[in-house]
Amino acid sequence: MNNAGGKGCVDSNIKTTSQSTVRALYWLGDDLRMADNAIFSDIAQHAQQLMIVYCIDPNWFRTTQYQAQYLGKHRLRFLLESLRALDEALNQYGQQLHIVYASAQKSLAYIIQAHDISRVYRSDHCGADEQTAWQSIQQQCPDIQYSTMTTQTLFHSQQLPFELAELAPTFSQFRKQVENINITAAADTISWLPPMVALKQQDKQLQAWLSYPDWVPQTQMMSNVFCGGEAQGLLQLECYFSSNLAHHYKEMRNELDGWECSTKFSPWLANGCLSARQVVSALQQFESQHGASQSSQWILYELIWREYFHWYGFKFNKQLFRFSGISGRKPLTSFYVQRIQAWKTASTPFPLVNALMKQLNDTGYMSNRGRQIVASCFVNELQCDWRYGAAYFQQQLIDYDVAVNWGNWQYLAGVGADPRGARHFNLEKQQQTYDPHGLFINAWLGREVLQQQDEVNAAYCMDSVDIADWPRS
Ligand SMILES: Cc1cc2nc3c(=O)[nH]c(=O)nc-3n(C[C@H](O)[C@H](O)[C@H](O)COP(=O)(O)OP(=O)(O)OC[C@H]3O[C@@H](n4cnc5c(N)ncnc54)[C@H](O)[C@@H]3O)c2cc1C
Repeated sequence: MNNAGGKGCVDSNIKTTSQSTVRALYWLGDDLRMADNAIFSDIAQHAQQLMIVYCIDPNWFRTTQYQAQYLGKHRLRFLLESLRALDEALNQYGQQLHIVYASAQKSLAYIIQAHDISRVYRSDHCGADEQTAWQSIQQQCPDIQYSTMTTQTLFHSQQLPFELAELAPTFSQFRKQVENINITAAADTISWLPPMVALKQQDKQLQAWLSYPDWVPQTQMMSNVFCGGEAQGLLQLECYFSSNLAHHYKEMRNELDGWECSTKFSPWLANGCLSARQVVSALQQFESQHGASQSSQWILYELIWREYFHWYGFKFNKQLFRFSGISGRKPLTSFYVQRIQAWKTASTPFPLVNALMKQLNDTGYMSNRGRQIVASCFVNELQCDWRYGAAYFQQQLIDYDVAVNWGNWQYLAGVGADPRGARHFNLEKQQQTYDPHGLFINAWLGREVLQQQDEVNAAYCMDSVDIADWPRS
């Protein structure tokens, strides 16, 4: 059993073993870093041999029930870069990262048995599929030890002043409950790791799983300002806090574009290349040197939102994906295949939404304001089932985080942690406020679109784009 719901943070299901040598297997997930990683620290203390594995599952590239892939090409590129960087870092410890191209459920039990592994480590994960896979491996290999630890959240579960079942129904209540909890300082990188477990080189099945398969899409030719890996994440952390930007965060964070408008930590946080505690430690250091401001404190406020959604994911688990969310109220939306396709391919009647979706499709990133606008349009103007939008974000976003993504979508669709119900953003007002001169639309869609929109606006008014004329299929 995963310890997500319990109070302990380590060794949720350790069974006694007669073996004196701990031969550990670390199954990596959203924890692709060396520093501030409780699992590596525990391994350094308790294991004598170690195998480190990441599983890339063929199912991630198949179309899901929500008409999207689990992992699109931008996410894959960032992930592969992060894995490569971690492997290079591990080489300095005489270790190696083995990428297994098979589902964890299918491959890990076999690997564990073939290599006589006595303890398996895994970071706590609030995702339902991840928890199912973890339980399945324990059922397949019941006689070894299992350790789960917290690597993603700011707080350990035992620091929370309530049982998980009592998690506050709104963010504001949660924030008040946790605002005085001391955030543990980020830990340094460990100085030693045990030697590698020797791979069964002759094992044909294992060799097949370790060979790069043809079903993984190519990402070599793709470039992006976001480059995966721990060193790149730490560089962004250092660059951001060596500037004065934190003192302007609050007034700039709603901009639609611009590297400096927000921290851009999310892809590294989501993949675990950076920990939330490392961000808070860097923020505290910045404030000790340059003073705290409402703006710098707002960064912490947003990280508490992230924290809330993570515990929300642990608590609600499968309900994250339910049409009626956690509220139990079914929204008045449906599955309109052509509207969903238009939204995904940036060809709705709304230029601002199209520009934002083009940005997402081209880069795998979109600002928070942008995400709110396109999600609101999806649910309100296009009247589509929010889960199809969330699943498309899941495919596209390089910072995809199961709890934060599905939690935010629920919030906007009015079925989540918001007593006020669905959020409807007035698209015309949003455009006037955040893109008054059409620079964002122009940058992503080109000048003609703006001219066409001017003509449409002159003839009617923007509100007259009538979605009722759209196909109901
Ligand atoms: C519909 C929707 C889906 C989203 N999906 C994701 C997702 O899959 N992964 C993800 O990391 N963020 C998601 N967000 C939240 C937010 O948009 C991104 O975290 C943010 O835009 C990332 O850019 P940044 O790092 O520059 O953020 P900053 O504004 O600099 O914020 C700092 C950090 O705070 C956290 N944060 C900021 N906004 C939120 C928020 N609304 N909810 C929770 N945490 C937040 C992030 O970890 C972020 O890196 C989503 C928001 C919406 C509205």
